[in-house]
Amino acid sequence: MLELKDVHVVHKARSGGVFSRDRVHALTAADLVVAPGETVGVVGESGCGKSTLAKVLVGLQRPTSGTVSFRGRDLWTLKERERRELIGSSVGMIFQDPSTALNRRLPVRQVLRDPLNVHNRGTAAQREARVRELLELVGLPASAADALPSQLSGGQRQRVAVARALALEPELVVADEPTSALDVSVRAQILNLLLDLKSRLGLAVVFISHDIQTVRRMSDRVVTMYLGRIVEQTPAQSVPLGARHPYTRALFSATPGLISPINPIPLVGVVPSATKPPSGCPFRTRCWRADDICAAEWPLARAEAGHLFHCHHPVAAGATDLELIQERV
Ligand SMILES: Nc1ncnc2c1ncn2[C@@H]1O[C@H](COP(=O)(O)OP(=O)(O)OP(=O)(O)O)[C@@H](O)[C@H]1O
Repeated sequence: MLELKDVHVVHKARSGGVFSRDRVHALTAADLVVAPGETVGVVGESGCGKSTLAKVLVGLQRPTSGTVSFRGRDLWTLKERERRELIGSSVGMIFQDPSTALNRRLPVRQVLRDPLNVHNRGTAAQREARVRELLELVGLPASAADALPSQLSGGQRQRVAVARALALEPELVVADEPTSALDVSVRAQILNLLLDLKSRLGLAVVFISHDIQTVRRMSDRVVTMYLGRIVEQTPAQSVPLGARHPYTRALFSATPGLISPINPIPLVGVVPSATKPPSGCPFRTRCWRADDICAAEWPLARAEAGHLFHCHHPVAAGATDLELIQERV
């Protein structure tokens, strides 16, 4: 349904508000397929390129190179009107913070009507009916249509944002950290709402989060990113011990409660700058298994169906954290 092929996003670097000659490699050689009805979780440390990937998926960021296809149509070769129509009818986006994502001065009715107006869907009466339907879908009373976003709670605002993302009946919803700006008490409600909508509407979802436990619970497949690259795609049922890329294992081992409570796999050094990523494998400067070949190549390997990883020296499936820690000694 949605496919990225060898997508790169390179920005001009800025320092103190001034552009420099450096280039930031925000996304490098990204290949990703999202099938109808599938939930793909995306994890990785801050700055690894998760939001850039999200923006590419919803057509908000034009790749520097590579292709983004919806239902076999290459998005960035289309005329602007066709591209907007294809994106509008295919994909909805839920942002991290509903307080900033929703226009505070517009009542909820207008927020939800907006995409219908822009894409010229239905008559005025049909649009009003769709607003009522959307509010019901996300568990809000019909009276919420008259409220301003500022009069709603954080959880209610995020429900409005979910409703807006669904207004044009997309097949795919991209949710970028949809609960991280919310009180802990309402996070579970929004996650359950997304799960419920996914099964009721048959939606595909790309779910981006720092919270690996939640990603595992929500997803069919977990995509791990490091320094602008997708380093592994692991079936959710194989998380954590089935992951094969050393970085994925280190990331999972640092997640409280995911693996038995022993020390996480220690990593030396820091993430290199996105303006000067290493050659070959991006993780090689910190990887205890890396050798010379990792500086030259970044091979793709496949394990079982749907499990892909880029590594010359993958860890054995099922290796325990203790075994991996002992390898380092
Ligand atoms: N418009 C831009 N101009 C320059 N650099 C950018 C721009 N957008 C993103 N970057 C850089 O690209 C890299 C990836 O950023 P991105 O926001 O995608 O990461 P992220 O994983 O979503 O981070 P976080 O979890 O903190 O939101 C970072 O080094 C970031 O500083």
